[in-house]
Amino acid sequence: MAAGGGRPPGPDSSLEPYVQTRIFKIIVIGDSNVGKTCLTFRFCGGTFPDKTEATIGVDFREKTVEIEGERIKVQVWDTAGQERFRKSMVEHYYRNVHAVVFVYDVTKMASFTNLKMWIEECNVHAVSPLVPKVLVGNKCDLKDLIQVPSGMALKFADAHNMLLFETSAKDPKESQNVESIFMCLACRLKAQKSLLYRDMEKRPGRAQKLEPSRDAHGKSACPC
Ligand SMILES: Nc1nc2c(ncn2[C@@H]2O[C@H](COP(=O)(O)OP(=O)(O)OP(=O)(O)O)[C@@H](O)[C@H]2O)c(=O)[nH]1
Repeated sequence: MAAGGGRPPGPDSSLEPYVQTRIFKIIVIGDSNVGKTCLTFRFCGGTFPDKTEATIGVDFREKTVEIEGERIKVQVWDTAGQERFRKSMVEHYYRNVHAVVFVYDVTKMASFTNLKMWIEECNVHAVSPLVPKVLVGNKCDLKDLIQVPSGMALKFADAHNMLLFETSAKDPKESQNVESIFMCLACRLKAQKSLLYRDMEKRPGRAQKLEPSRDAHGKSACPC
């Protein structure tokens, strides 16, 4: 599931331990303007960009994290929400993907109802049910403008076997919550991989589906 990576040994590699870093590819999907770019900036750089432009094709950001002593590179693919900027890239988004983040804007009902379409696209590209998926309602700082009630989002998340995170890329107080989205996925991928190995040892050729734990805000739902 996870691609290998790391630095090839240099001339004096005998002096340094060669550490392999696993790479987890996580794609961020959803309507244009829901805040995909801002969420990835918040996670990878710890900031909220002053100004963003519509993503064309895809932008890559990454962050190396440590989970239970293992260094893991979380490679975030910030995809384009506008059809005209994404159509030539869609195949690449889904190829060898390890996890999917579906984003809607809590102040825009259309971005929530369109989630069905994004999930359908994901299915069309044969993304395995083993690939963890989470739902993110962004722009929660705009409290007076909220159109998508938490209960409705939670029901949808439950029906699609996903955790729900309601957050804001803009509000610095929410940065921990944004971090949790990606860290939770990275933890699950790490755990899933070792479970898969264990299962394969018992029954070669068969994989076991992991059921995610449920939590309205995903805060304590990580397996780590
Ligand atoms: N209030 C508020 N505004 C946000 C938040 N996140 C993003 N925005 C604003 O929403 C607009 C769109 O943000 P982007 O991150 O560029 O949206 P996107 O989903 O990447 O859009 P595409 O690249 O077209 O797919 C920008 O004006 C951001 O400043 C948030 O949490 N709160």
